[in-house]
Amino acid sequence: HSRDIKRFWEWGRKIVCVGRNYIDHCAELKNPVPSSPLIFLKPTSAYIREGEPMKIPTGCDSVHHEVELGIVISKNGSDIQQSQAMDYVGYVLALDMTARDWQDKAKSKGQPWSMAKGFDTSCPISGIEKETIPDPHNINLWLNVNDESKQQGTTKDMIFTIPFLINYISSVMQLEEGDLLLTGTPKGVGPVRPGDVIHCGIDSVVSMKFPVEEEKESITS
Ligand SMILES: CC(=O)CC(=O)C(=O)O
Ligand SMILES: [Mg+2]
Repeated sequence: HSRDIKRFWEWGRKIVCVGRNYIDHCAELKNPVPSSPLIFLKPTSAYIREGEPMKIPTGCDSVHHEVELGIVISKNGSDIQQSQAMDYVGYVLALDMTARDWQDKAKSKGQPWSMAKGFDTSCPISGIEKETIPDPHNINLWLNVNDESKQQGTTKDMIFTIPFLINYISSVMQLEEGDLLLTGTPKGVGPVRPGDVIHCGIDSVVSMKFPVEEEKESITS
């Protein structure tokens, strides 16, 4: 087809997210370390690009930043073998913005995280040229809020590797060209407030900035 994969966020494909993929992040939120990947989805309406603000949804008291390496799936595949998995990847820097108070409430009731993870603007992204990441399991992720360092981590510390995740997920749901896979966040997550600026990046590869705003109530007549 003629669509440009570099504009994958416009395609309406799914966003598959991995939770609790770093031991230090499990520890900081007092979550158990998973024995198999924890998977959830975000809607594609969550995407924003640099130049747009990240908006705290009305009624949420605590939106947390989570910087993550994103994988753009470059071709369709089911039951993708680990040995073939790296043929299916491109890279993106991503934020898995999370309404933590909504998530905590959902967790306590055994309910899904869709609202906490899927609100509008909850998936800021920035593209990366594939060649700039020779080894995705050895990159440094960082995030500052208002120039104060909050997250520093290395993808060496992922519990489940990218080939493992692609094999695991594609054995249940087809991965399609243009899907985004978020690989989990290292420790240091925390709240952002209106007026803050989130600045995050991958050492020597890419960085991106997003201002934080309060969502304005929509006026309907
Ligand atoms: C506790 C979480 O929100 C899980 C998650 O998204 C992660 O990256 O870990
Ligand atoms: Mg996350």
